[in-house]
Amino acid sequence: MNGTPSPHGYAGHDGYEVVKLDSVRKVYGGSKNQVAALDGVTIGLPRGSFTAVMGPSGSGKSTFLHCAAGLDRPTSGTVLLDGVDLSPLGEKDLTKLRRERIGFIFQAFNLLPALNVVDNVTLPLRLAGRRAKRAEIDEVIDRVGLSDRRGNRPGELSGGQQQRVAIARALITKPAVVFADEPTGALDTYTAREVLTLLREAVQWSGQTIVMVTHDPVAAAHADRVLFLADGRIVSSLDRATADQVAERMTHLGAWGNGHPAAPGASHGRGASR
Ligand SMILES: Nc1ncnc2c1ncn2[C@@H]1O[C@H](COP(=O)(O)OP(=O)(O)OP(=O)(O)O)[C@@H](O)[C@H]1O
Repeated sequence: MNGTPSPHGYAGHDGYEVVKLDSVRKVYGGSKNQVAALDGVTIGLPRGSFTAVMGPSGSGKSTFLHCAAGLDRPTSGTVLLDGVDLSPLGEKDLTKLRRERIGFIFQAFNLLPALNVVDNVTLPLRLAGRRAKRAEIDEVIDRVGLSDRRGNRPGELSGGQQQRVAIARALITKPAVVFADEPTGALDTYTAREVLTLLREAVQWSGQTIVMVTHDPVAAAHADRVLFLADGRIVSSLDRATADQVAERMTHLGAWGNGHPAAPGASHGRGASR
C-alpha cells in the first residue's frame, strides 16, 4: 500500500471511526462573494490513527479542522465526534465536549505564561472539574521528557520544550482525538522531528487518534495517512507515504511556487523519509 492512493473509507485498527464527516459544506460570505471553504467532505478517521491534512493555501485545511473539532459549524452536513452528532449541540455543550473529548495542539503553543509545566499540563483537568492524579501527571510529563522541568514556566523553556508541554496538556485528559494545527510550524527541523516522534508514539503506545494540519511533507510523512484538500474537497490520499511522495503529490496539486519553504529543492530536510 506504500504510497498508493486508496479510497477514503480507511479502516483503522478496530474500525471505529472517532471523527466522521458526512457531506460537510462550509460556505463563507454573502450571496455575491460566496466561498465554499469545504465543498462536500465525507471522511471517517479511525481510532488509533494518525492523519495529516495537506493542501494548497486556501484549500480548506483550517476550516476542516475547525468543523471537525466543533470550533466552527458547517453550513450543511454532519460531524460526529466519538459518536456524538455536533449539529444539535449548543455552545455550552460543545465547549464541554471539546474540553472532555478533544485535545488541541497549536503552532504557537498557547501555554499560560504564569503557570509552570505541571500547572499548564493539568489545566484541562482543572477546567473540567477533575482532580489530577499524581501518577497520571508524572507519567505524561515523563513521556514528553520534561520530568526535570516540572517547576519551570514557559518563558524558561525552549520552543520544542514548550510544544512538548502542549502535547502533554493535550494528552492528559485521554481525549478521543487530538487536533494539531501546524504543530511544528514554529520549530527548527531537528526539534520538529522530536515533536513528531512524540505524536507518533502517542498513537503507537496509547492508541491515540491524531489529526494534524501541516504544510510540511516531512511532518505529514509521520502520519498513517495523508489527506489532500483542494478547493474544499478531499481530492486524494496517501497511506504510509514518504516525504518525497507527499511533496510530489502536492506539486501535482500546484501547491507551491518557488520559494515556499517546503517546496521541492528547498533546504528544509524534505528529502528525509520516515
Ligand atoms: N472567516 C472567513 N470568512 C470568509 N472566508 C473565509 C473565512 N475563513 C476562511 N475563508 C476562506 O475559505 C477558504 C479556505 O480557507 P482555510 O483557511 O480553511 O484554508 P487553508 O487551507 O487552511 O489555508 P492556509 O494554508 O493558507 O492556512 C479560503 O478561500 C479562505 O479565504
